[in-house]
Amino acid sequence: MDTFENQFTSVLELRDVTLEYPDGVDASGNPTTVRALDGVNFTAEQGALTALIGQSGSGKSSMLSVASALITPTSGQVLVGGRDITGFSDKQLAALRRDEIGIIFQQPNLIESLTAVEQLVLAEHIRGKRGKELKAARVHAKELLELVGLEGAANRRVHQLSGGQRQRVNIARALMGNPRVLLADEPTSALDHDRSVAIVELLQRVTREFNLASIMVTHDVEFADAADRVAVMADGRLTLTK
Ligand SMILES: Nc1ncnc2c1ncn2[C@@H]1O[C@H](COP(=O)(O)OP(=O)(O)OP(=O)(O)O)[C@@H](O)[C@H]1O
Repeated sequence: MDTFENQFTSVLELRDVTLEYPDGVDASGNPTTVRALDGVNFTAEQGALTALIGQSGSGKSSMLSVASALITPTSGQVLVGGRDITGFSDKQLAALRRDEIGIIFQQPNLIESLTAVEQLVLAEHIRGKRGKELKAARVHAKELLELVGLEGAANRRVHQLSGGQRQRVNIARALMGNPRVLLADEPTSALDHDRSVAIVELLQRVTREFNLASIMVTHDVEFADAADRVAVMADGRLTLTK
């Protein structure tokens, strides 16, 4: 059942968000900008996977960067759990990313020398866990690896894992901190069709199971169709089509 807070507060909301990047100077030497996001409004639903599609350069990665608190927008508001984070300090933003947002990049950025389970435990070590807490994290890491279909691969190092398995480790690692928001930037771009389908299905499943507000950037319309919602970005403007 929803908590009181969840009934009335959206987990992630973008309100009239505009983002401009510096883009050199004009003929008179005045600084110019490129507008990557132009009045974006979006509310992520808990337990729903939103596919974010759009042409190259339309603003998809920019939206994910703003949603993941990596970039502060030029104007507008970004609300996480009802709090406007645009005024947060760097320290508050780092804590927010650590505690509430799981991020999955295109290429699983795993550490070569560590086993699958160690990749997940390291994430908790970075969160400050030690001793008994870290032991508990190891147990939880194994459970998560099982959940993503890697029960037999917990002790394999990166070079012993396939591309699809690496992305599964990446997803399990993103879940380690019990995030409320899960953001994935083209998580299937390095995978063949069947493995991509399996990864999208997995994202869909963990989104429901952990009641996450998830956004997945994808180029592939087939994967977008499989998502609960579809948002289309064009020239920095966002439209919901499903
Ligand atoms: N760091 C930056 N500095 C200046 N301009 C940028 C920067 N990052 C992105 N842009 C510009 O902002 C616009 C949106 O880029 P963005 O990367 O968000 O698009 P995208 O939809 O994710 O593209 P792709 O599918 O190719 O990854 C583009 O015009 C791009 O050139």
